Amino acid sequence: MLGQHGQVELHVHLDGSFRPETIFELARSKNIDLKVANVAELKETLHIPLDSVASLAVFLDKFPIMIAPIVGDLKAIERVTNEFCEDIASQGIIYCESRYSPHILASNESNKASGEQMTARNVVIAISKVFEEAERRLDVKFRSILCCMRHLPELAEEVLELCTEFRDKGVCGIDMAGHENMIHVDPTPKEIIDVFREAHCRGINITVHAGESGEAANVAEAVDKMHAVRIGHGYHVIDDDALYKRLGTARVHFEVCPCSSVVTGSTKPSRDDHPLKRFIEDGVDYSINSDDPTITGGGLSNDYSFVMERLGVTQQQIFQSNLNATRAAFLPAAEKKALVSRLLKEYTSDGYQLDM
Ligand SMILES: O=c1[nH]cnc2c1ncn2[C@@H]1O[C@H](CO)[C@@H](O)[C@H]1O
Repeated sequence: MLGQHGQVELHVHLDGSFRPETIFELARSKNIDLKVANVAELKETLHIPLDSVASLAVFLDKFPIMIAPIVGDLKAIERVTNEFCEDIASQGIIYCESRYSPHILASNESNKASGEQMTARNVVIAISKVFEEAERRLDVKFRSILCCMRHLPELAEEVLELCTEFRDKGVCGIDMAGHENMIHVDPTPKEIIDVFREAHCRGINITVHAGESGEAANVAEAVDKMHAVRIGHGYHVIDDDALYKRLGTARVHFEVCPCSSVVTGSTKPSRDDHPLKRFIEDGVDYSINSDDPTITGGGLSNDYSFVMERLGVTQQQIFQSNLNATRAAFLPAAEKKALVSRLLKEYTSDGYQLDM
């Protein structure tokens, strides 16, 4: 039923979506030792099942394995981006904002040794081109959000410049990702706060990872100091009643990633007070997203099944989350309106009453 209707994905990391088969094949061709004998073992290494809750640190430790055969190799980056587009289209997603750190995908020690030119800018150009072609071929709108990494403040300014240069060429916003509770980057480095202030002045769309494994105060910082209009995860906002009420009223949008929220140990799997349930009940603006499908073991449909089966979320609420996502999309008003109309038409033809 859900698969027959258009869906929207606002929070999915490109480098958390690579196919294990491709990671394995590329690693083998480059003699990179991933310490696994076959694809099945690699999948097992990367996947964190819902019933074996880990932590954000364990979750983030999967990334060096996933990106090892890809970084610094434009052809590999183009290939995994193409495959990503196909996987998104095959799920019935009609609009997708994918995020990545151009610096992380560009950096490669062996690359430096060979003297080959590989820059964050080249990564953005390559990925934007694949997205543009895929948009025509697959009839799915793709946009990029460029991530600053919380532990790499020295790179934030260049991320801002890339967001500015490519704002009408496929890049729709800026984000800060990474671990929230690292002693040496707590609180958020001043350089990054300054970059987000400047991004706001330049009219760049802002989302920030906050309140995932970290506290409600991080969500307040993201909104009040970094001008975020959307929050990646944000679960711990519910620990501060006054803040929760204020951000609910201000229509800050929470990009909830249900399966990821559990496997990172940020929320409990089957409680009635899962933040998503609270957001729905309290009329807070939310969407449902997949975050890192290679680790959680599936895309959006996986998250939809999880919230319906384990949290009691209804199909109507899932449709509502897609409408909310479209309204919160980092798109010009006219493009947004067209997407909203398309989804509304599809959903209401089945008799669903949705809030606008
Ligand atoms: O759930 C998450 N919380 C915080 N950071 C994340 C999460 N998933 C991925 N990344 C980080 O974002 C980078 C750019 O895509 C990834 O390389 C990973 O380090």
